[in-house]
Amino acid sequence: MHVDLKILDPRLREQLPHYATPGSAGLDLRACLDAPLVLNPGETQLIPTGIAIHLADPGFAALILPRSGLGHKHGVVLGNLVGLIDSDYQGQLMVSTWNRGQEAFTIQPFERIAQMVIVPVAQASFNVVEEFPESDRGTGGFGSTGKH
Ligand SMILES: O=c1ccn([C@H]2C[C@H](O)[C@@H](COP(=O)(O)OP(=O)(O)OP(=O)(O)O)O2)c(=O)[nH]1
Ligand SMILES: [Mg+2]
Repeated sequence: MHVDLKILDPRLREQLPHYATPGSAGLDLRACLDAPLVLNPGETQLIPTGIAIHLADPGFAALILPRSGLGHKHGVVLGNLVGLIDSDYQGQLMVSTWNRGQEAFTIQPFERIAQMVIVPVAQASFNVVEEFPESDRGTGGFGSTGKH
């Protein structure tokens, strides 16, 4: 699919999001910073990416997810756990970075801090009913199928 993208900071021009391999699902997003930013343990900072996208089609959304290496090795994940980008959002993509680790982490300018996945979305219209047709699961949840 084609998505309109605005470069809000010219320094991003050479480093636009791209799929690193033919099979990649995620596009890495970079920290559009003027100087290194120290993220202390427990701290959350909203970091601009220097770009905006307009998906335009309500049948799609973008998810911002942590990068596995940063999250697992350094405890740098997202303050909102997952970022949801609406198809009609036209503002700068922002990444809430949260250092849930025990050590300070320095984010370098233009470092790849998160990844974005574009996903199909269904918008529901709700049909209010008194009863649902019976299903195998019924109302069982939260471990109702057992542990193993
Ligand atoms: O990690 C994120 C999450 C959201 N957004 C932008 C795109 C999204 O479309 C908009 C609103 O996000 P959301 O609906 O999750 O936040 P909200 O707190 O409900 O704000 P709003 O009242 O603007 O919907 O903020 C980002 O740039 N980064
Ligand atoms: Mg909202």
